[in-house]
Amino acid sequence: MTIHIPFDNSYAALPEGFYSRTLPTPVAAPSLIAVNRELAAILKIDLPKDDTELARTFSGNVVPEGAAPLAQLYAGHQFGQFNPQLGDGRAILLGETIGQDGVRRDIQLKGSGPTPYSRRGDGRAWLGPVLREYVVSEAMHALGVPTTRALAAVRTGEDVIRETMLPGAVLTRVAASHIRVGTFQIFAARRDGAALEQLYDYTVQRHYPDATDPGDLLQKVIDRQATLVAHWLSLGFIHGVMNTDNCTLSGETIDYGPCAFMDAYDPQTVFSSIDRFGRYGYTSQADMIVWNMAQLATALLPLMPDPEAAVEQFTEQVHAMPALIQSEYERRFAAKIGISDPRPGDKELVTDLLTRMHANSADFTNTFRALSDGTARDQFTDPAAFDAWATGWKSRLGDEPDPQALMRRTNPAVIPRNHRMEQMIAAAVAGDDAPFHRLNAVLAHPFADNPEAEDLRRPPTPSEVVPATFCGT
Ligand SMILES: Nc1ncnc2c1ncn2[C@@H]1O[C@H](COP(=O)(O)OP(=O)(O)OP(=O)(O)O)[C@@H](O)[C@H]1O
Repeated sequence: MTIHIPFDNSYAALPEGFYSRTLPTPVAAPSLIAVNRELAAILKIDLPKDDTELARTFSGNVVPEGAAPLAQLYAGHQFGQFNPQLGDGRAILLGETIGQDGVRRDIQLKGSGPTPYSRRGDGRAWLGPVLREYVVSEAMHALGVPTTRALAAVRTGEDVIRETMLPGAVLTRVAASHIRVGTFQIFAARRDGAALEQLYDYTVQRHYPDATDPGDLLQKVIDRQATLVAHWLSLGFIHGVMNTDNCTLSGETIDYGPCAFMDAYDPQTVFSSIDRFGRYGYTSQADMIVWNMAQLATALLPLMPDPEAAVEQFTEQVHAMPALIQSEYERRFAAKIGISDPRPGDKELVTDLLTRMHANSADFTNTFRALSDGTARDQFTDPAAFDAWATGWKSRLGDEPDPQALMRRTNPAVIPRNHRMEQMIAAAVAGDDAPFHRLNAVLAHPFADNPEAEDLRRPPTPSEVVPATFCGT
């Protein structure tokens, strides 16, 4: 019995120039690690109980009826360098479904074998990044951040060669779409106006049906990306590889390769081992998303009736983005300290707290969470530094209706801490998936007090600190 997925494919109806039809390459011995039944229900997929069947489908060994497997074409700026052709080198879009909520979503296998865009890669993924993406993308969803999601993870029963031999795995990723800034860039770079027009029409229809013209589409994407990055900042999230091929038109977070949440607050934090110049560090993310939107603007320009004249308008739109991010950042951080309706002076209150947190190596997540239970001073090496700040803060909160409730739904108790992710991956490589399942279960309720998960709230001890996150694809 094969799994029935109610496909309703639209990308495959675009001309072949947008993708290559490619089948997944079967693997030796697929075994199921996890399947996300809640998400499957949203997608209207009726999952069998049988793990063997699930593993066969979500490894790519069996292609479900109605799928139209393809690898998507795109380009992208990687660390500032334009690569004129990338494309899914190890991912295959099976197709789309229209979910219970009426939303169209992609179902994609990642690590399912080579495609025409694999270049020198093997088309595969190893277990570590698959589990990392599964846990962090689902945690982000539970935190309320727009993101791609994880439907399944499967061991392939084959090793992949990285620096050493590592167990292979396939992730089934679900996304509002996989249209990236780089998808527009490839056709703009090729001066293929017809393809650009088709992609524009497709994107508008799929994501922004009320967009009136390319400038309006640009603005809508800018708005979503500004909100998204401010949301990341408010959670101490560092994406780590904000290349234009990892920047979606839908406004969802995509690609959890070298991402991490920071522990002690330090605005200069950079995690990714491949980010040697700190291009995508915590604070730089606000600049980098503007840079990415400038690349989108450039790619959309040829669609304007008078591109020369549109340069000025698009430039203004991009230049206005930092203020959008800033105001969203201020709103989110005000909420983190219990302020629902920010007014002049609140910004300085937040900055003052952050400065003191930095000086005291206070844990980002735990300090904000502790504001609502009265223990925040314990997070500071010099608790008097907190007390000095708290006097002004408490008097400001006098005007707020219910600051405790606001803080408790804004400041998570638990996040996927990097050292826990590394421990979880090491356990899974050794054959123990219990830490993976436990992280998923706890992170599904990040704003709840969960006495049984206290250990997952603790920052790393010095020996547990993970200084760099290896992309280690
Ligand atoms: N093992 C591999 N084999 C073939 N291509 C690869 C491999 N690893 C990465 N690539 C390709 O290199 C490019 C950049 O990789 P990156 O790590 O940003 O993407 P990814 O994690 O594979 O995919 P996505 O951006 O869809 O999450 C992508 O085009 C990707 O398909």
